[in-house]
Order: sequence, then structure tokens, then C-alpha cells
Amino acid sequence: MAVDNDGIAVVTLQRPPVNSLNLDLLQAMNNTFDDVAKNKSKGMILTSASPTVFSAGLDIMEMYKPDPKRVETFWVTLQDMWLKLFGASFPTAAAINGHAPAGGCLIATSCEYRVMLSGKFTIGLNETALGIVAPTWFQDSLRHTIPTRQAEIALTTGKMFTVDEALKVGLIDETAADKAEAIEKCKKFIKRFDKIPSLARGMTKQIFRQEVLKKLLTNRQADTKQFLDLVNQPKVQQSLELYLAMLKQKSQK
Ligand SMILES: CCCCCCCCCC/C=C/CC(=O)SCCNC(=O)CCNC(=O)[C@H](O)C(C)(C)COP(=O)(O)OP(=O)(O)OC[C@H]1O[C@@H](n2cnc3c(N)ncnc32)[C@H](O)[C@@H]1OP(=O)(O)O
Repeated sequence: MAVDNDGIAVVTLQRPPVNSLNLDLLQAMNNTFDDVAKNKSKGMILTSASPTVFSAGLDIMEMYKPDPKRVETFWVTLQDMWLKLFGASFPTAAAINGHAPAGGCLIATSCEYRVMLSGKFTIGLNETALGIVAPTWFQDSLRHTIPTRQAEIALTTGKMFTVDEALKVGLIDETAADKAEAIEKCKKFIKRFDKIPSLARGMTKQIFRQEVLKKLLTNRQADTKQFLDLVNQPKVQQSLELYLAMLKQKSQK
């Protein structure tokens, strides 16, 4: 993690090749978010070390033929990551320098501001297209970002937005020509709060987001059970195997 002299933490996801979210990466993100809060940074920008992928979402290997204890810890750690990021009192922004499907889109929509590189990248919650259901809090993060009607259509169709489409619907706030420009634009957003008392800002954000946060906090065990029941179904395991094979085949072309 790098903190620049403006006191803004720039956190770079660095798990090649595609920043898929496995248990280790999620734990590292949680520790980093705690550090950013402790260090009283002015704000945090999330970006990726990959030139083409912001994050490929959940690491499918964590869900394929899983160890029972590990997969439960994986899900609870993912919930923690979302609660910390979506509920952070400090300002958050995402410099999206590549594709952001599914869990990648979840990270971006948990932030308060998004700048995405122009190019052939896509962003969205594609779960239904994979035959799975985006958990309530994934859906809530999207609904919190774009108008409800567009969110419903995007979720039910598993839509992956191009950069232009994402800008038009408000899924991203700005575009940038390169990563440096994206980070600069995110910093400009965070610096808007320089003259706003941070306690008032943080509390206002928390009040604004509390309904959605409370939904998961009061439902955590049921949410975990639902995930574990789903992931352990033979049909789901079969789908995961096929999906992994498809990804592998694609990457070898
Ligand atoms: C399908 C049924 C699932 C049932 C599960 C039930 C549980 C419910 C949970 C609900 C929530 C789910 C949210 C998620 O996040 S699920 C993950 C969804 N993610 C995706 O669909 C993205 C898949 N990846 C891609 O589309 C592309 O990789 C990319 C991000 C566009 C990048 O393309 P690029 O060409 O640069 O890279 P490659 O495709 O060649 O990939 C390089 C290697 O990385 C492996 N890979 C890619 N994505 C994942 C992933 N999410 N998890 C694990 N591994 C991944 C890919 O296989 C290549 O591996 P290889 O080099 O060994 O061949």
C-alpha cells in the first residue's frame, strides 16, 4: 500500500493474473482498510496493478470442491470486506483500470466515486448470465449507484456495461485516458472534502448507507447459510467446473 503526501491512501490490488478475490486477498484488503482508518488518511483510492483487469471478482477456485471450513471463512471474510468498504467513514474512490465483472463491480460500487479508463473494458454484475443469483448486498451496491429501473434490468440480464454505457447510466462518474489520470481524478474528488468537517461527512455517509448495511448485519448467518447451501449443490459444482474449463480454454487461445 502506498500513501502519498496528500495523505490519501492509494491501495493497489496485486494478485496476478486477474486479481480474483481469494481468502488471502480479502484478508489483506480488510487489514489495509483497518490501517487506512487507523492512520486517519484523508481518503482511499482502490486500483489494480494489472493493466487490463481491475478485479475478475470472486476466485472461483475458492468455491470449486471447497474445504467446508475454508469456504465458510471465505464468505464471512468477503462480507467483512464489503461492510468495511461500503461502510467506511473516510472517502473512497475506485480508479478502475480494467475489467470489473461481478465481485470486481461490487468493490467499485462500494466506493463513493468511480473513474474508469476509456477502452474496451467492461463492468457489471454478470451473475445471472452465469446462472447464479447476485447476493442481496451485491444488488444493493448497484442499486445504490444507478437508478433502480436500470439496476433491475442490468441484474436480471447480467449486463456487462461498456465504459460509455457505464458513464451514461452513472455506474462510473468519469473516464480517464490512463491510470495516472484516473488516480488524479479520484484525488480531486477526495479533496472536495478538505473543507467539510470529517465527523459530519462520515456520519452523513453512514446514515445514508445504514439501511443497506443493517440488512446484511442482521442477516449475516442466513446469508452465509444460503451461500453454503448453494455452493454445495452438485449442480452448482458442475456449473463451476464447466465455467472454469471455459475460462481456461479461452485463456489458452
Ligand atoms: C458458474 C456457477 C457459479 C456458482 C457459484 C455459487 C456461489 C454464489 C456466489 C455469488 C457471487 C459471485 C460473484 C463473483 O464474483 S463470481 C466470479 C465471476 N467472475 C467472472 O465471471 C469473471 C471471469 N473472468 C473473466 O471474464 C476474464 O478472466 C477477465 C476478467 C475479463 C480477464 O480476461 P483476460 O483475458 O485478461 O484473462 P483470462 O480470462 O485469460 O484469465 C487469466 C487466468 O485467470 C483465470 N481466471 C479468470 N477469472 C477468474 C476467477 N474469477 N476466478 C478464478 N480464476 C479466474 C483464468 O481461468 C485464467 O487462468 P489460466 O491462466 O490458469 O488458464
